[in-house]
Amino acid sequence: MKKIADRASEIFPLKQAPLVHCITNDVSIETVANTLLYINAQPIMTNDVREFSELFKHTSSLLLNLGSLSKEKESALLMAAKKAKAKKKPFVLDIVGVTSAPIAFYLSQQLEKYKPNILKGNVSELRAFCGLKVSGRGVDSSEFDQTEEGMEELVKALKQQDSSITYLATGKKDLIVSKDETWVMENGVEKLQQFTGSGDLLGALIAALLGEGFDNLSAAIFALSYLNICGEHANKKLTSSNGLADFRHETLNQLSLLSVTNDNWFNQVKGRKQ
Ligand SMILES: Nc1ncnc2c1ncn2[C@@H]1O[C@H](COP(=O)(O)OP(=O)(O)OP(=O)(O)O)[C@@H](O)[C@H]1O
Ligand SMILES: Cc1ncsc1CCO
Ligand SMILES: [Mg+2]
Repeated sequence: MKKIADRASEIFPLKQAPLVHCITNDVSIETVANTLLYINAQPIMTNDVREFSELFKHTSSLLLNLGSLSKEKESALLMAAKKAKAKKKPFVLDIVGVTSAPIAFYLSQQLEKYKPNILKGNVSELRAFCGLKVSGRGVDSSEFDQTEEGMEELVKALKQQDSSITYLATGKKDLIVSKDETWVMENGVEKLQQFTGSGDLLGALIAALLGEGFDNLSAAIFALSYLNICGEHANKKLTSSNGLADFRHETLNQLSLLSVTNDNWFNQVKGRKQ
């Protein structure tokens, strides 16, 4: 852990300014693009398949997010995943909405075959993906899916998925399941669930770290912990006159501040390898 903590102080802002191609949802697209700029990555938000051949020559990594789907976006997602596999470009798949959108669910199963480095979603979305019973609806997770037994059941199910993929399920506690290691992470504050796109921007942070050259597990742990500790610091700054929009604003501010003001931020990580 000491070695990892030493490396962590030098991660953000990113040194190589990776160019991250994002096909993401219409709700949080601007937040996702700004998140990448705040950590010194570069966003490019392009759904137009006619641009992909040229674009793939220049990008470092790819983010595929299934939110606010359309027929056109479905084709773009499939084409991008196919190209990423062929060109060995690292990519993150965020399975937004699979809990109650059958088309997104089917698409997530198809896209998994192209072997994303990381397949992520909230706990309810990952439960749905694994065929477990879910209480979550829409794009949000449910606390009823996050009981101790529920989380154990999810770890077991994720271990039976594709062992070449690292799976991340977010919520009050976050699960990271890779071929050899399972981590349970516990940073963050409840308010993170109360602004839309906190999970979407996490996908972008992970894609940026993959583009910077981090391995799957490190990218997931560093990105998740950084965002959640940014949320904790933002929460501490709030007074009774601040609303949730202030919390969102301050969390986004912390993305460019935390690493500068707290070069030992990684010491605040709460999590354990199972
Ligand atoms: N109750 C909670 N306590 C602490 N941290 C939380 C809580 N809920 C979510 N988080 C953190 O917030 C971030 C986003 O997770 P969440 O599960 O809300 O994503 P999501 O549902 O995919 O979000 P969105 O769809 O709005 O983008 C993660 O880093 C997660 O660890
Ligand atoms: C609210 C919402 N609907 C489709 S995508 C999205 C953003 C959360 O991922
Ligand atoms: Mg999400």
